[in-house]
Order: sequence, then C-alpha cells, then structure tokens
Amino acid sequence: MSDPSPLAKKQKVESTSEIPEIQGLEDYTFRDGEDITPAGAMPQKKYYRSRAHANPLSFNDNLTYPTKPADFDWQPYYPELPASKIAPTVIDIGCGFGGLTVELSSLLPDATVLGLEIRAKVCEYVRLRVISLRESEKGKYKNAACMRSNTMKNLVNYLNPKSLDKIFICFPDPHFKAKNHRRRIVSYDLLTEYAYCLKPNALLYLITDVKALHEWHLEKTDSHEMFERLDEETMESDPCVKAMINVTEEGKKVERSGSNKYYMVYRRLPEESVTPPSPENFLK
Ligand SMILES: C[S@@+](CC[C@H](N)C(=O)[O-])C[C@H]1O[C@@H](n2cnc3c(N)ncnc32)[C@H](O)[C@@H]1O
Repeated sequence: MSDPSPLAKKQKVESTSEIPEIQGLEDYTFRDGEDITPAGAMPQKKYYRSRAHANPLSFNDNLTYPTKPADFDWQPYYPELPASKIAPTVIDIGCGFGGLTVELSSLLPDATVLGLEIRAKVCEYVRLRVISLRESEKGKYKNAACMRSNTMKNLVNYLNPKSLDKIFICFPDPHFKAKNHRRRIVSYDLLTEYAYCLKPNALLYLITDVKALHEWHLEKTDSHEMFERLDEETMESDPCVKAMINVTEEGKKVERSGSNKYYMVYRRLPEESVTPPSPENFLK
C-alpha cells in the first residue's frame, strides 16, 4: 500500500515526468486507502470512465482559465522540452482516453502535442498514461501532455493566434437532437476560433462515424471563408490521417463494429487569399 501522506504527493509532483493535476479532480488519487494508479504505473480505464457526454455549455464546469495566453505557463506540462518549444503546436480536441495524442507525439517528434478533454476523470487517465509512458520509454513522450479544458469556451485563453500546425477533432459527440446542435464542436463561430489559432496553411482534421455529422462538418467548413479542402491525394498520403482513422479509441471501436468512418482535412487559408465573410454566416 502506498503512503497517502501529503509528503508522498509532494514527491510525486517534483518528478520531471509529471503533468500538472487535472482541474476539478485534485483528490481522485486513493481508493480504499490505496493508490488508484501507483506512481508511474499505466492507469486502468475502468477507474476513469465517466458519463459519456458532458455539457460543454454548462456554467458549472469547475474550471479556471488564464485571461490571455501570455499568463499561462506550459513549462510544467512539458518539463523536458526547451523553453522555445513548450507552447502547443498540435492539439487533439476532445482527446478522450488519449490514443491519438500519444501516437501523434511519436509521429510528430518536433511537435508539441496537447490533448484537450472536458471530462475530468478521462483527462486524468491521459495524464497518468503520458506520465507512465514517459517513465517507461525514457526520452519519448516528453512532447505530449493533456489538459482539462472546455475548448468551446476557452481555446483562445490558452493559445496564441497562428500558433498551431494541426488541430484534430476525432469522433466528436454527435449531439443528435436539433436542440443540442449548438453543443457541436464544429460551427461557424468555432471554426473562426480554430482559424485564429492555426498558422496559415495549417491543417484541420475532422473524422466521425456519423454520416449526418460528417455532412454537418462539410457544410460548416466548406462555407467558412478561412478553410479549403485538402486535395485527396495529399490527404490520403498523410500519416496523420491514417493515425486518426486507426489509432483513436473511437476509431478502433468503429472498426470492430464494422461501421464507416467519414473524414476530411481542411487547410487554413492565408489572410491574403480570403474574401471577407458574408454577414449571413455569422451566428450559424
Ligand atoms: C466520442 S469521444 C472521442 C474521443 C477521442 N477523440 C477518440 O476518437 O477516441 C468525444 C470526446 O470529446 C470530449 N469533449 C466534448 N466536448 C468537449 C469540449 N467542449 N472540450 C473538450 N472536450 C470535449 C468528450 O468528453 C469526449 O471524451
């Protein structure tokens, strides 16, 4: 049994492979007096499952945010990276249990990869997963981290304009009912935020197993002046596309059930090639 004293906790925090605690879940460490996940061990999913859908429009999300990106310090998330590389360049929005986040960190060793997840326990699982991988494969995964965040509300509090090379939105919650469509993570306004954070010519990856949601993604993104579809050949030869199809937890589930996966990659256009938005696109 591990020592549940405050000192034991403090020692854990000082390890170089740590990632700051998940907001809203500070005390989810012990169960019946034992560590749920002993320090450095790979967490077990069964202890970190939580309700399938969190309401991203809720005001009671228990989260605090920096007022602006300059007020936020990424160093504790990527303690082994040089100061020049600690701001995220690739984000995995709604990373779930983090399969793609950790895969991308190996696939893109020069990137700084951040998984963003709204559900506290699920996010804790990814945090412990990355810590465990950093411990067991020394030198690897130092460019991966996760943070609890509601990206629908707070992306631009954390990320500088034109700071990202890639955004992944993989198997997002479909929110089938029309009255819940405003909870969807792809909308005209959110695409504007994604464009704000992406560098010119950077890429937005979208995948889902729900055909109607894919059509929604295409409709919203095709009509957004800051994005254009990537040509098929470039898309199909991109190893990140293969990863989002095959490596995400949801992608694997869909594979097992034999259902289809629908995806598209968009390029964020440089400002000089954009015609100003038409007013009827606002608030869609
Ligand atoms: C169906 S899961 C997909 C997980 C993962 N991308 C995959 O493909 O395996 C969608 C995830 O998005 C998260 N999510 C939903 N809304 C979010 C938001 N506003 N900000 C961050 N994460 C969100 C959910 O909690 C959930 O874990």
